[in-house]
Amino acid sequence: MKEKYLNLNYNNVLPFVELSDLKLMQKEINQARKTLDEKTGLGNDYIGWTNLVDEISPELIDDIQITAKKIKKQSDVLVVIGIGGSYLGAKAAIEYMKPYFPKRKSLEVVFAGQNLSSTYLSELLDYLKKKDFTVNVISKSGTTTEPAVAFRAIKQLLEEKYSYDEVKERIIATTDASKGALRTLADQEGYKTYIVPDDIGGRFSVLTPVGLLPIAAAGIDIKKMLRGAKAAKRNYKVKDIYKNDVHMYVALRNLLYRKGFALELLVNNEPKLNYFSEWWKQLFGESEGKDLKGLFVSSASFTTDLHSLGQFIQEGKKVLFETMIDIQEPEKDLYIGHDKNNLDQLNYLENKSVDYVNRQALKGTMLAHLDGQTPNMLITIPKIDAYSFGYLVYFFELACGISGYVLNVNPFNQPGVESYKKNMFALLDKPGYESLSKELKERI
Ligand SMILES: O=P(O)(O)OC[C@H]1O[C@H](O)[C@H](O)[C@@H](O)[C@@H]1O
Repeated sequence: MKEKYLNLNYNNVLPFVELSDLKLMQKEINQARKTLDEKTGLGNDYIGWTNLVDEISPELIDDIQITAKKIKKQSDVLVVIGIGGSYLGAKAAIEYMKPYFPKRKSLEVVFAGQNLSSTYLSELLDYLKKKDFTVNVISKSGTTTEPAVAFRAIKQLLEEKYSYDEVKERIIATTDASKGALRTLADQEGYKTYIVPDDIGGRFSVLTPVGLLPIAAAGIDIKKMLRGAKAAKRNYKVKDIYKNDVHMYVALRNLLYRKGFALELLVNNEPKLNYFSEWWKQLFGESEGKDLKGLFVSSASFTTDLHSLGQFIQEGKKVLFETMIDIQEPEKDLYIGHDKNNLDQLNYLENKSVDYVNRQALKGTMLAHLDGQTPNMLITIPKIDAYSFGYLVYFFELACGISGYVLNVNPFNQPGVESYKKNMFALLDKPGYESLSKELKERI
């Protein structure tokens, strides 16, 4: 049999679930998968991501690569403005693939509009003053406050630094085909634009121009990334949970949830995956956390967090399970040397590689957590590259769509996000919010 590209090991979950439960779960998965494939479920007008990898046009990819080249030619820095799904995918991919300590010859990609920190924005503006930069402003709705505030400030800086015509060459907008303030502005000013497809929600949009342009500009092979996603799409068609790791993952996380493990921790032992975890948190958090249901999703990076959260995972309240991602082959490795005095008592590690130590730490941790009654499963992928990123993205997107239907929620909306926005607008005296503004101000 052909070796699997991604492997899911769930031995450390089996003591917590019954085989009969898994059998029943198979039926639910079949139903949920059918609902997703046939586009008959809640939110079915947001399922464009399932076919995107087969449908994306070569012309669009070429166009993105040409724009990426142009950005690199004209700038030292690309400022990517966006929040949530218009931020996390690109950030995750770039952190996943860029060196920890990059040699600063290549284009630097920085982010803005992903928070409302006045200090962050001020320091960024200061930094950009001395740089040649291009801006990719990304907002599907075109109306989100955080990126709009950042864009206004950064656009002003562009206008101070460059001529009218040059400013136009330095702004690229990624937004809806026809709606929203950003679309109006882009059309009026004549910016280059990319479209966020109507049927793809923000958190499922990393493989659209939302993610592809910044990722390509960072020097990452987007074609390879799409090939990875395409392979995942191909590999997870069968229904049988024992032959389909996406289905088994969905089955296990839902069974654990029903048994009271209400929190899923995505764990890595390679910090390059930290922002992948942030992307994953939005994916599952916004998709499942509604109607008073859903796993709370969080993340950890080992061994770092074994020295902080590790105590809770081992001996704290039994509310969580772990989904760990392990990379078989590190990008780089090194051997521990000999010290003739051995005062640090590390000579027993002589000639062992640091990655070997990391791997033994993970294996030991999994068993310790199992003994501490914390279920854990392990996803293994061969290595860090554009292909595995695309593969993981599709793996989890598919899992998320199916899992949302198993949970019986609409996995493709996020109505709860509006509540904070309404209150913020009211407190900021946005026209139209007068009565809520009065009410809230009395409560504060
Ligand atoms: O791309 P935008 O329309 O600006 O949206 C950015 C983000 O903000 C919203 O409030 C949603 O909760 C997210 O799902 C979305 O990804």
